[in-house]
Amino acid sequence: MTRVVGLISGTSVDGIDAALVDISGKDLDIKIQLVAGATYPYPNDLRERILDVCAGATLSMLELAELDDAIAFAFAQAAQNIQLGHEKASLIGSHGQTVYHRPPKGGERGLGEDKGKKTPPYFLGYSLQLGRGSVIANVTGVTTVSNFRVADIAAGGHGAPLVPRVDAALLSHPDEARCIQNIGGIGNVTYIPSRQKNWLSEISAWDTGPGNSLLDLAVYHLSGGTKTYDEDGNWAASGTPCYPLVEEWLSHEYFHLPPPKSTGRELFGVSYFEQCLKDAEAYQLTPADLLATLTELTAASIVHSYQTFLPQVPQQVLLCGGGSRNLYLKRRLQSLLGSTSVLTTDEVGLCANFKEAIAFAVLAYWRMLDAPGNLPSATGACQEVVLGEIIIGNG
Ligand SMILES: Nc1ncnc2c1ncn2[C@@H]1O[C@H](COP(=O)(O)OP(=O)(O)OP(=O)(O)O)[C@@H](O)[C@H]1O
Ligand SMILES: CC(=O)N[C@H]1[C@@H]2OC[C@@H](O2)[C@@H](O)[C@@H]1O[C@H](C)C(=O)O
Repeated sequence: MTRVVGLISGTSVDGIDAALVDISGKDLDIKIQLVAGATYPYPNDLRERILDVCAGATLSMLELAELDDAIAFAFAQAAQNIQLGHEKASLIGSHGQTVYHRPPKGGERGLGEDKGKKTPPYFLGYSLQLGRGSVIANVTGVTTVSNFRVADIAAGGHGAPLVPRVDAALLSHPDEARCIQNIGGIGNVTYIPSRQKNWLSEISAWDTGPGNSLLDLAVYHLSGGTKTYDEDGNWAASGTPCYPLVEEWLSHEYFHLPPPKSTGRELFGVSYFEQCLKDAEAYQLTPADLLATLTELTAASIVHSYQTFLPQVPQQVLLCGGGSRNLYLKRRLQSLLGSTSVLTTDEVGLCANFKEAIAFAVLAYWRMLDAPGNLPSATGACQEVVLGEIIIGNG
Protein backbone atom coordinates (compact mmCIF):
# COMPACT_ATOMS: atom_id res chain seq x y z
CA MET A 1 0.00 0.00 0.00
CA THR A 2 1.30 3.46 -0.91
CA ARG A 3 0.03 6.66 0.66
CA VAL A 4 -0.22 9.37 -2.01
CA VAL A 5 -1.29 13.02 -2.09
CA GLY A 6 -3.20 14.05 -5.23
CA LEU A 7 -3.46 17.75 -6.08
CA ILE A 8 -5.31 19.70 -8.76
CA SER A 9 -6.77 23.10 -9.40
CA GLY A 10 -9.11 22.90 -12.35
CA THR A 11 -10.65 25.27 -14.86
CA SER A 12 -12.98 26.83 -12.25
CA VAL A 13 -9.85 28.18 -10.53
CA ASP A 14 -11.71 28.07 -7.21
CA GLY A 15 -8.84 26.54 -5.28
CA ILE A 16 -6.60 23.52 -4.87
CA ASP A 17 -8.34 20.19 -4.36
CA ALA A 18 -6.16 17.85 -2.29
CA ALA A 19 -6.75 14.17 -1.57
CA LEU A 20 -4.76 11.88 0.71
CA VAL A 21 -5.21 8.38 -0.67
CA ASP A 22 -4.00 4.86 0.09
CA ILE A 23 -3.46 2.90 -3.12
CA SER A 24 -2.63 -0.75 -3.70
CA GLY A 25 -2.61 -3.13 -6.67
CA LYS A 26 -1.43 -2.45 -10.19
CA ASP A 27 -2.59 -1.21 -13.56
CA LEU A 28 -6.37 -1.28 -13.78
CA ASP A 29 -6.69 -3.61 -10.80
CA ILE A 30 -6.10 -1.09 -8.05
CA LYS A 31 -7.87 -0.36 -4.80
CA ILE A 32 -8.03 3.06 -3.24
CA GLN A 33 -9.06 4.41 0.14
CA LEU A 34 -9.62 8.14 0.60
CA VAL A 35 -8.05 9.14 3.93
CA ALA A 36 -8.72 12.90 3.70
CA GLY A 37 -9.88 15.47 1.16
CA ALA A 38 -9.96 19.26 1.30
CA THR A 39 -10.15 22.30 -0.96
CA TYR A 40 -7.75 25.14 -0.19
CA PRO A 41 -9.10 28.32 -1.83
CA TYR A 42 -6.59 30.50 -3.64
CA PRO A 43 -6.04 33.96 -2.16
CA ASN A 44 -8.29 36.36 -4.14
CA ASP A 45 -5.45 38.21 -5.85
CA LEU A 46 -3.85 34.96 -7.05
CA ARG A 47 -7.18 33.64 -8.35
CA GLU A 48 -7.80 36.89 -10.22
CA ARG A 49 -4.34 36.83 -11.79
CA ILE A 50 -4.86 33.24 -12.97
CA LEU A 51 -8.30 34.05 -14.40
CA ASP A 52 -6.83 37.07 -16.24
CA VAL A 53 -4.13 34.91 -17.78
CA CYS A 54 -6.71 32.29 -18.76
CA ALA A 55 -8.70 35.10 -20.40
CA GLY A 56 -5.69 36.01 -22.56
CA ALA A 57 -3.85 38.71 -20.52
CA THR A 58 -0.24 39.00 -21.65
CA LEU A 59 2.57 38.39 -19.15
CA SER A 60 6.24 39.29 -19.09
CA MET A 61 8.62 36.38 -18.41
CA LEU A 62 9.17 37.79 -14.92
CA GLU A 63 5.43 37.82 -14.26
CA LEU A 64 5.18 34.27 -15.58
CA ALA A 65 7.96 33.17 -13.22
CA GLU A 66 6.28 34.90 -10.27
CA LEU A 67 2.93 33.33 -11.08
CA ASP A 68 4.52 29.88 -11.35
CA ASP A 69 6.25 30.41 -7.99
CA ALA A 70 3.04 31.54 -6.27
CA ILE A 71 1.10 28.54 -7.59
CA ALA A 72 3.89 26.06 -6.76
CA PHE A 73 4.13 27.29 -3.16
CA ALA A 74 0.32 27.21 -2.78
CA PHE A 75 0.34 23.59 -4.02
CA ALA A 76 3.21 22.65 -1.70
CA GLN A 77 1.29 24.19 1.22
CA ALA A 78 -1.83 22.23 0.25
CA ALA A 79 0.24 19.01 0.16
CA GLN A 80 1.48 19.69 3.67
CA ASN A 81 -1.92 20.71 5.05
CA ILE A 82 -3.76 17.65 3.82
CA GLN A 83 -1.29 15.39 5.66
CA LEU A 84 -1.65 17.14 9.04
CA GLY A 85 -2.75 14.68 11.69
CA HIS A 86 -2.16 11.69 9.40
CA GLU A 87 0.65 9.28 8.69
CA LYS A 88 2.76 10.91 5.98
CA ALA A 89 2.55 10.21 2.25
CA SER A 90 5.51 8.86 0.29
CA LEU A 91 4.38 10.28 -3.05
CA ILE A 92 2.65 13.37 -4.45
CA GLY A 93 0.89 13.61 -7.81
CA SER A 94 0.32 17.23 -8.75
CA HIS A 95 -1.62 18.30 -11.83
CA GLY A 96 -0.90 21.99 -11.26
CA GLN A 97 -2.98 24.83 -12.66
CA THR A 98 -3.86 24.89 -16.36
CA VAL A 99 -3.38 28.39 -17.75
CA TYR A 100 -3.40 27.53 -21.45
CA HIS A 101 -4.65 24.61 -23.53
CA ARG A 102 -4.40 24.27 -27.30
CA PRO A 103 -5.78 21.09 -28.86
CA PRO A 104 -3.72 19.55 -31.67
CA LYS A 105 -4.41 20.70 -35.19
CA GLY A 106 -6.99 18.89 -37.23
CA GLY A 107 -9.79 20.78 -35.56
CA GLU A 108 -10.22 19.48 -32.09
CA ARG A 109 -9.98 16.02 -33.61
CA GLY A 110 -6.50 14.95 -32.69
CA LEU A 111 -4.11 14.52 -35.53
CA GLY A 112 -6.82 13.42 -37.95
CA GLU A 113 -5.24 12.20 -41.15
CA ASP A 114 -1.78 12.84 -39.72
CA LYS A 115 -2.46 10.51 -36.82
CA GLY A 116 0.46 8.21 -36.26
CA LYS A 117 2.72 10.23 -38.55
CA LYS A 118 6.04 10.31 -36.75
CA THR A 119 7.81 13.16 -38.48
CA PRO A 120 7.14 16.89 -38.61
CA PRO A 121 5.55 18.95 -39.90
CA TYR A 122 2.51 18.38 -37.81
CA PHE A 123 0.90 20.64 -35.31
CA LEU A 124 0.96 19.17 -31.83
CA GLY A 125 -1.30 20.23 -29.00
CA TYR A 126 0.06 22.38 -26.20
CA SER A 127 -1.06 22.52 -22.60
CA LEU A 128 0.57 24.54 -19.85
CA GLN A 129 0.15 23.73 -16.16
CA LEU A 130 1.88 26.03 -13.68
CA GLY A 131 3.07 25.07 -10.17
CA ARG A 132 6.22 23.14 -10.89
CA GLY A 133 6.74 19.80 -9.20
CA SER A 134 10.37 20.51 -8.35
CA VAL A 135 9.28 23.21 -5.89
CA ILE A 136 6.63 20.96 -4.36
CA ALA A 137 9.18 18.13 -3.92
CA ASN A 138 11.71 20.52 -2.43
CA VAL A 139 9.32 22.16 0.05
CA THR A 140 7.68 18.91 1.16
CA GLY A 141 10.66 16.55 0.82
CA VAL A 142 8.27 14.08 -0.87
CA THR A 143 8.85 12.58 -4.33
CA THR A 144 6.53 14.42 -6.69
CA VAL A 145 5.15 13.54 -10.12
CA SER A 146 3.89 16.45 -12.24
CA ASN A 147 3.59 17.67 -15.82
CA PHE A 148 1.27 14.83 -16.71
CA ARG A 149 -0.08 16.06 -20.02
CA VAL A 150 3.07 16.52 -22.10
CA ALA A 151 3.83 12.85 -22.89
CA ASP A 152 0.36 12.26 -24.32
CA ILE A 153 0.64 15.45 -26.36
CA ALA A 154 4.02 14.36 -27.74
CA ALA A 155 2.28 11.15 -28.86
CA GLY A 156 -0.15 13.26 -30.88
CA GLY A 157 -2.89 13.38 -28.23
CA HIS A 158 -4.79 16.25 -26.68
CA GLY A 159 -3.18 15.62 -23.30
CA ALA A 160 -6.78 15.63 -21.99
CA PRO A 161 -8.89 14.24 -20.60
CA LEU A 162 -6.53 12.07 -18.52
CA VAL A 163 -8.94 10.94 -15.80
CA PRO A 164 -10.74 8.36 -18.02
CA ARG A 165 -8.21 5.58 -17.39
CA VAL A 166 -8.67 6.13 -13.66
CA ASP A 167 -12.45 6.14 -14.15
CA ALA A 168 -12.07 2.79 -15.92
CA ALA A 169 -10.06 1.37 -13.02
CA LEU A 170 -12.35 2.64 -10.25
CA LEU A 171 -15.84 2.84 -11.75
CA SER A 172 -16.32 0.08 -14.30
CA HIS A 173 -19.13 -2.41 -13.68
CA PRO A 174 -19.22 -6.09 -14.71
CA ASP A 175 -22.66 -5.91 -16.34
CA GLU A 176 -23.62 -2.28 -16.82
CA ALA A 177 -22.39 0.50 -19.08
CA ARG A 178 -21.98 3.89 -17.41
CA CYS A 179 -21.16 7.48 -18.18
CA ILE A 180 -19.01 9.29 -15.65
CA GLN A 181 -19.72 12.99 -16.10
CA ASN A 182 -17.40 15.50 -14.48
CA ILE A 183 -18.85 19.01 -14.23
CA GLY A 184 -16.01 21.35 -13.34
CA GLY A 185 -15.31 24.62 -15.14
CA ILE A 186 -15.34 22.47 -18.27
CA GLY A 187 -17.36 19.25 -18.46
CA ASN A 188 -15.95 15.91 -19.52
CA VAL A 189 -17.39 12.43 -19.85
CA THR A 190 -16.01 8.90 -19.75
CA TYR A 191 -18.25 6.25 -21.29
CA ILE A 192 -17.38 2.85 -19.83
CA PRO A 193 -19.01 -0.22 -21.37
CA SER A 194 -19.66 -3.19 -19.07
CA ARG A 195 -16.40 -4.83 -18.08
CA GLN A 196 -16.48 -7.63 -20.67
CA LYS A 197 -14.13 -8.65 -23.47
CA ASN A 198 -12.52 -5.63 -25.27
CA TRP A 199 -14.16 -3.20 -22.83
CA LEU A 200 -11.04 -1.05 -22.49
CA SER A 201 -10.75 -0.36 -26.20
CA GLU A 202 -14.46 0.52 -26.31
CA ILE A 203 -14.21 3.29 -23.74
CA SER A 204 -14.68 6.74 -25.17
CA ALA A 205 -14.22 10.08 -23.47
CA TRP A 206 -14.16 13.75 -24.38
CA ASP A 207 -14.68 17.25 -23.06
CA THR A 208 -18.40 17.99 -23.41
CA GLY A 209 -17.95 21.80 -23.33
CA PRO A 210 -18.87 24.32 -20.64
CA GLY A 211 -19.52 22.92 -17.16
CA ASN A 212 -19.71 25.75 -14.63
CA SER A 213 -17.41 28.22 -16.43
CA LEU A 214 -20.20 30.28 -18.05
CA LEU A 215 -22.46 29.96 -15.00
CA ASP A 216 -19.74 31.29 -12.69
CA LEU A 217 -18.98 34.19 -15.04
CA ALA A 218 -22.69 35.02 -15.26
CA VAL A 219 -23.20 34.91 -11.49
CA TYR A 220 -20.20 37.16 -10.93
CA HIS A 221 -21.45 39.61 -13.54
CA LEU A 222 -25.11 39.57 -12.46
CA SER A 223 -24.34 39.88 -8.74
CA GLY A 224 -21.99 42.82 -9.29
CA GLY A 225 -19.04 40.73 -8.15
CA THR A 226 -20.57 39.69 -4.83
CA LYS A 227 -21.07 35.99 -5.72
CA THR A 228 -18.88 33.54 -7.59
CA TYR A 229 -21.29 30.66 -8.24
CA ASP A 230 -24.98 29.77 -8.17
CA GLU A 231 -25.29 27.85 -4.92
CA ASP A 232 -27.30 24.65 -5.48
CA GLY A 233 -28.54 26.24 -8.74
CA ASN A 234 -31.18 28.18 -6.79
CA TRP A 235 -30.90 31.37 -8.82
CA ALA A 236 -31.21 29.55 -12.15
CA ALA A 237 -34.09 27.49 -10.76
CA SER A 238 -36.08 30.70 -10.24
CA GLY A 239 -35.85 31.54 -13.96
CA THR A 240 -37.02 30.03 -17.24
CA PRO A 241 -34.66 28.86 -19.99
CA CYS A 242 -34.91 30.61 -23.35
CA TYR A 243 -34.90 27.57 -25.65
CA PRO A 244 -34.34 29.40 -28.97
CA LEU A 245 -31.13 30.80 -27.49
CA VAL A 246 -30.04 27.35 -26.27
CA GLU A 247 -30.63 25.98 -29.81
CA GLU A 248 -28.61 28.86 -31.29
CA TRP A 249 -25.72 28.27 -28.88
CA LEU A 250 -25.79 24.51 -29.51
CA SER A 251 -24.95 25.16 -33.14
CA HIS A 252 -21.39 26.06 -32.05
CA GLU A 253 -19.02 23.87 -34.02
CA TYR A 254 -17.35 22.44 -30.89
CA PHE A 255 -20.52 20.55 -29.97
CA HIS A 256 -20.58 18.86 -33.38
CA LEU A 257 -16.94 17.79 -33.57
CA PRO A 258 -16.54 14.04 -33.06
CA PRO A 259 -14.26 12.86 -30.23
CA PRO A 260 -11.48 12.79 -29.29
CA LYS A 261 -11.77 16.45 -28.43
CA SER A 262 -10.76 18.76 -25.62
CA THR A 263 -11.37 22.37 -24.76
CA GLY A 264 -10.84 24.99 -22.07
CA ARG A 265 -11.47 28.54 -20.97
CA GLU A 266 -9.85 29.68 -24.24
CA LEU A 267 -13.12 28.69 -25.95
CA PHE A 268 -15.72 28.69 -23.15
CA GLY A 269 -14.44 31.62 -21.12
CA VAL A 270 -14.87 35.39 -20.95
CA SER A 271 -15.20 36.12 -24.70
CA TYR A 272 -17.77 33.37 -25.17
CA PHE A 273 -19.73 34.67 -22.17
CA GLU A 274 -19.66 38.23 -23.53
CA GLN A 275 -21.07 36.93 -26.80
CA CYS A 276 -23.81 35.11 -24.85
CA LEU A 277 -24.73 38.39 -23.16
CA LYS A 278 -25.00 40.10 -26.57
CA ASP A 279 -27.09 37.25 -27.99
CA ALA A 280 -29.40 37.43 -24.97
CA GLU A 281 -30.11 41.17 -25.41
CA ALA A 282 -32.71 40.50 -28.11
CA TYR A 283 -34.72 38.36 -25.67
CA GLN A 284 -34.65 40.82 -22.74
CA LEU A 285 -34.03 38.04 -20.23
CA THR A 286 -34.08 38.61 -16.48
CA PRO A 287 -30.88 37.61 -14.62
CA ALA A 288 -32.60 34.41 -13.46
CA ASP A 289 -33.71 33.58 -17.03
CA LEU A 290 -30.18 34.13 -18.31
CA LEU A 291 -28.78 31.78 -15.69
CA ALA A 292 -31.47 29.19 -16.42
CA THR A 293 -30.61 29.45 -20.13
CA LEU A 294 -26.87 29.00 -19.55
CA THR A 295 -27.58 26.07 -17.20
CA GLU A 296 -29.75 24.54 -19.94
CA LEU A 297 -26.85 24.94 -22.39
CA THR A 298 -24.57 22.96 -20.04
CA ALA A 299 -27.18 20.21 -19.58
CA ALA A 300 -28.24 20.07 -23.24
CA SER A 301 -24.67 20.07 -24.58
CA ILE A 302 -23.84 17.10 -22.33
CA VAL A 303 -26.92 15.09 -23.32
CA HIS A 304 -26.64 16.06 -27.00
CA SER A 305 -23.07 14.75 -27.05
CA TYR A 306 -24.14 11.38 -25.59
CA GLN A 307 -26.93 11.06 -28.14
CA THR A 308 -24.59 11.97 -30.98
CA PHE A 309 -21.37 10.16 -30.13
CA LEU A 310 -22.25 7.10 -28.04
CA PRO A 311 -23.43 3.75 -29.37
CA GLN A 312 -26.28 4.08 -26.87
CA VAL A 313 -27.03 6.21 -23.85
CA PRO A 314 -26.32 4.00 -20.81
CA GLN A 315 -28.73 3.33 -17.98
CA GLN A 316 -26.59 5.18 -15.46
CA VAL A 317 -24.86 8.57 -15.47
CA LEU A 318 -22.64 9.24 -12.45
CA LEU A 319 -21.88 12.91 -11.82
CA CYS A 320 -18.81 14.33 -10.12
CA GLY A 321 -17.10 17.71 -9.76
CA GLY A 322 -18.58 20.86 -8.23
CA GLY A 323 -21.43 20.97 -10.75
CA SER A 324 -22.81 17.75 -9.28
CA ARG A 325 -23.90 19.92 -6.32
CA ASN A 326 -25.93 22.21 -8.60
CA LEU A 327 -29.33 20.64 -7.94
CA TYR A 328 -31.11 22.53 -10.71
CA LEU A 329 -28.50 21.39 -13.27
CA LYS A 330 -28.87 17.83 -12.00
CA ARG A 331 -32.66 18.02 -12.39
CA ARG A 332 -32.32 19.36 -15.94
CA LEU A 333 -29.92 16.53 -16.82
CA GLN A 334 -32.33 13.99 -15.37
CA SER A 335 -35.22 15.46 -17.33
CA LEU A 336 -33.28 15.45 -20.62
CA LEU A 337 -32.00 11.90 -20.04
CA GLY A 338 -35.45 10.42 -19.34
CA SER A 339 -35.19 6.84 -18.02
CA THR A 340 -31.40 6.96 -17.44
CA SER A 341 -30.64 7.39 -13.72
CA VAL A 342 -28.57 10.42 -12.82
CA LEU A 343 -26.60 9.77 -9.63
CA THR A 344 -23.30 10.99 -8.24
CA THR A 345 -20.14 8.91 -7.89
CA ASP A 346 -20.65 9.22 -4.10
CA GLU A 347 -23.54 6.81 -4.52
CA VAL A 348 -21.18 4.12 -5.82
CA GLY A 349 -18.51 4.84 -3.21
CA LEU A 350 -16.18 7.32 -4.92
CA CYS A 351 -16.09 10.86 -3.53
CA ALA A 352 -17.53 13.19 -6.21
CA ASN A 353 -15.79 16.29 -4.84
CA PHE A 354 -12.29 14.85 -4.83
CA LYS A 355 -12.36 12.41 -7.73
CA GLU A 356 -9.97 14.51 -9.85
CA ALA A 357 -7.50 14.91 -6.98
CA ILE A 358 -7.73 11.16 -6.32
CA ALA A 359 -7.11 10.58 -10.05
CA PHE A 360 -3.81 12.47 -9.98
CA ALA A 361 -2.72 10.44 -6.96
CA VAL A 362 -3.45 7.29 -8.99
CA LEU A 363 -1.67 8.67 -12.08
CA ALA A 364 1.42 9.37 -9.95
CA TYR A 365 1.23 5.84 -8.51
CA TRP A 366 1.04 4.39 -12.03
CA ARG A 367 3.99 6.59 -13.06
CA MET A 368 6.16 5.08 -10.33
CA LEU A 369 5.24 1.61 -11.62
CA ASP A 370 5.94 2.66 -15.23
CA ALA A 371 2.34 1.87 -16.09
CA PRO A 372 0.55 3.87 -18.80
CA GLY A 373 -1.84 6.63 -17.67
CA ASN A 374 -3.59 7.74 -20.84
CA LEU A 375 -6.29 6.11 -22.91
CA PRO A 376 -5.62 6.73 -26.60
CA SER A 377 -9.36 6.53 -27.37
CA ALA A 378 -9.88 9.47 -24.98
CA THR A 379 -6.97 11.70 -25.94
CA GLY A 380 -6.31 10.74 -29.57
CA ALA A 381 -2.67 9.79 -28.83
CA CYS A 382 -1.19 7.20 -31.15
CA GLN A 383 -0.37 4.88 -28.24
CA GLU A 384 -0.53 4.35 -24.49
CA VAL A 385 2.22 6.26 -22.71
CA VAL A 386 3.59 6.60 -19.19
CA LEU A 387 2.60 10.05 -17.91
CA GLY A 388 4.39 12.51 -15.65
CA GLU A 389 7.85 13.66 -14.67
CA ILE A 390 9.37 12.47 -11.38
CA ILE A 391 11.25 14.73 -8.97
CA ILE A 392 12.77 12.70 -6.14
CA GLY A 393 12.12 14.19 -2.70
CA ASN A 394 14.92 14.44 -0.16
CA GLY A 395 12.80 13.94 2.93
N1 LIG B 1 -23.23 23.86 -3.98
C1 LIG B 1 -22.96 24.17 -5.27
N2 LIG B 1 -23.96 24.56 -6.08
C2 LIG B 1 -23.72 24.88 -7.37
N3 LIG B 1 -22.50 24.86 -7.94
C3 LIG B 1 -21.47 24.49 -7.17
C4 LIG B 1 -21.63 24.11 -5.81
N4 LIG B 1 -20.41 23.78 -5.31
C5 LIG B 1 -19.53 23.95 -6.33
N5 LIG B 1 -20.16 24.38 -7.45
C6 LIG B 1 -19.58 24.71 -8.76
O1 LIG B 1 -18.46 23.88 -8.96
C7 LIG B 1 -17.33 24.67 -9.39
C8 LIG B 1 -16.06 23.99 -8.93
O2 LIG B 1 -16.07 22.69 -9.45
P1 LIG B 1 -14.74 21.84 -9.55
O3 LIG B 1 -13.90 22.09 -8.36
O4 LIG B 1 -15.15 20.46 -9.89
O5 LIG B 1 -14.09 22.53 -10.83
P2 LIG B 1 -12.63 22.37 -11.39
O6 LIG B 1 -12.04 21.13 -10.84
O7 LIG B 1 -11.95 23.66 -11.16
O8 LIG B 1 -12.86 22.25 -12.95
P3 LIG B 1 -12.36 21.15 -14.05
O9 LIG B 1 -12.98 19.84 -13.69
O10 LIG B 1 -12.90 21.73 -15.31
O11 LIG B 1 -10.89 21.12 -14.03
C9 LIG B 1 -17.56 26.02 -8.75
O12 LIG B 1 -16.89 27.02 -9.49
C10 LIG B 1 -19.08 26.14 -8.82
O13 LIG B 1 -19.47 26.65 -10.06
C1 LIG C 1 -6.18 21.06 -20.08
C2 LIG C 1 -7.00 20.80 -18.87
O1 LIG C 1 -6.61 21.16 -17.77
N1 LIG C 1 -8.15 20.17 -19.07
C3 LIG C 1 -9.03 19.80 -17.96
C4 LIG C 1 -10.32 20.62 -18.04
O2 LIG C 1 -11.15 20.34 -16.91
C5 LIG C 1 -12.06 19.29 -17.27
C6 LIG C 1 -11.65 18.94 -18.67
O3 LIG C 1 -11.11 20.19 -19.13
C7 LIG C 1 -10.54 17.87 -18.70
O4 LIG C 1 -10.20 17.61 -20.03
C8 LIG C 1 -9.24 18.31 -17.99
O5 LIG C 1 -9.14 17.88 -16.67
C9 LIG C 1 -9.29 16.59 -16.19
C10 LIG C 1 -8.68 16.53 -14.84
C11 LIG C 1 -8.71 15.47 -17.07
O6 LIG C 1 -7.64 15.62 -17.64
O7 LIG C 1 -9.34 14.41 -17.13
